[in-house]
Amino acid sequence: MKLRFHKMHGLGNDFIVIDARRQPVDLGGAQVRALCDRREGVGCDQLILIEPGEKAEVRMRIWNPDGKPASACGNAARCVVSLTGAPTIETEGGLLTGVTVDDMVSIELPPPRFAHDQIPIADPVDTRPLPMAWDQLSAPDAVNVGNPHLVFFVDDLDAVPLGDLGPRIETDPAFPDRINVNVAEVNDGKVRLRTWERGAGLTRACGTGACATAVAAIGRKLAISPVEVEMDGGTLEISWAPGQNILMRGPATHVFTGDIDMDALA
Ligand SMILES: N[C@H](CCC[C@H](N)C(=O)O)C(=O)O
Repeated sequence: MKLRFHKMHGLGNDFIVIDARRQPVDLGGAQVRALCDRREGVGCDQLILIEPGEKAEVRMRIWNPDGKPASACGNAARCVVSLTGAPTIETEGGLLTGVTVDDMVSIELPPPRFAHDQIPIADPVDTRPLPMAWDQLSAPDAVNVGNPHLVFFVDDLDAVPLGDLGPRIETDPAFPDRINVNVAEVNDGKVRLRTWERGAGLTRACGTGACATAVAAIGRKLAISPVEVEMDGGTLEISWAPGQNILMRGPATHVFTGDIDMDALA
């Protein structure tokens, strides 16, 4: 059985996008893992399924390469708006609005949440900052922007072994749903960010990670909105004020369209 897909990315955070608005597509965890595999499948940071929306024009479902579902994906949301022109997207993490202007896509996300049970964090603890440490990373902000994020601020981003600390923090029992791990360095209000993504590992950019990090930096008065968040794959502009929605602006790139032979998948 052939399955048509779009290969897209937002600042190098790459996606398989399957448009299932005309005919339903049902993928199991093993098929998701096989599709996301960079050698035996197509390869991606997340797999995205577009379906008809109930509360919005389209519904976006997200899976990480580990085969587990995710509730939000900022870079992919820009790709879905760019591909479909849909002004509203329904996700498990909330209702998004989007618009493309001059090749840049702006996405509005619901207000961030900070309470321990909204992240979620198992115990009733402060979240800004969270009184926990893993080696040299300590006292992060915990922010839910539709999915769960920790944001650590450090003086030297390049000195942080995120490939080692990321999986340890992601899978810490303190986080019942696991968590995305962001480490940021702020100089003169400009943010540089690297992210270890839950279920995906190190990525070249993370849209929701950039949103969570900008929210934390503004909250700590380390930066003023709109915040330029620079990642390995490029820069996003994030705007936010306490109690408000989050606005993320950046590119979305369509690379190619292809057909998957589902019977050939491992
Ligand atoms: N790449 C995505 C984040 C995916 C988050 C996913 N790893 C999760 O489990 O929440 C983004 O641009 O926001």
